[in-house]
Amino acid sequence: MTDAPHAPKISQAEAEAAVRTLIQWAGDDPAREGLLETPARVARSYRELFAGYEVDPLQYLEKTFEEVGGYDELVVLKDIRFVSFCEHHMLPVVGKAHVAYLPTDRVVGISKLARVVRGFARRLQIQEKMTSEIAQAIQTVLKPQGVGVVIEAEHSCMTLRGVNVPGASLSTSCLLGVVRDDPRTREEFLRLVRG
Ligand SMILES: Nc1nc2c(ncn2[C@@H]2O[C@H](COP(=O)(O)OP(=O)(O)OP(=O)(O)O)[C@@H](O)[C@H]2O)c(=O)[nH]1
Ligand SMILES: [Zn+2]
Repeated sequence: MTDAPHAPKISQAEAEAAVRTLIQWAGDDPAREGLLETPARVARSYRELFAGYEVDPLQYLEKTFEEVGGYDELVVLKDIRFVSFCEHHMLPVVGKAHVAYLPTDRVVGISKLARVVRGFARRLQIQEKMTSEIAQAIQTVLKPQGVGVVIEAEHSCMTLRGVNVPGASLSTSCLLGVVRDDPRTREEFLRLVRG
């Protein structure tokens, strides 16, 4: 359901060799003491930072609670901090996601919304796609009346290098169902997100 690419298996040793090549290419000596363990560390840290390829974020949403006492207003989880990586430069994208949905007859544990964000973030991404993937995942599994996702993030590929504009932040949104179509719900969502 999520389109995590299934790359062929690469061994730890191959990943470390690639890092050694990059160190050498950058102009340093991978055999000097301070860099000896670096390839292994980089590989381990990439494993952690790209752990999103090992999960199907839709599965996080499968366990739901139906005793909601007739609750039929927006559920909004704000300020979900995440680190992702731009697929163009493999540089960090650091930001916050705000995720909301209007339940039909069941809700999901709120930590699962943050898990979904993390699952999609810890991959090579572009922000627009990640925004849409999070919204579609919630729509597909929970089938709520509507979904809203807003993401604000800094892309180090443009704040630390290239055009070099520190502090510039990209905002994206994906609104589905009544959050998009019903002016009152849409307004409520945007008001809650803007705090
Ligand atoms: N739309 C979008 N663009 C992104 C995202 N992350 C990075 N980019 C942009 O992707 C573009 C890649 O452009 P290229 O011209 O191929 O790369 P480049 O030569 O390194 O460009 P500069 O960054 O301008 O030096 C850049 O404009 C980045 O700012 C994202 O999440 N969404
Ligand atoms: Zn980039």
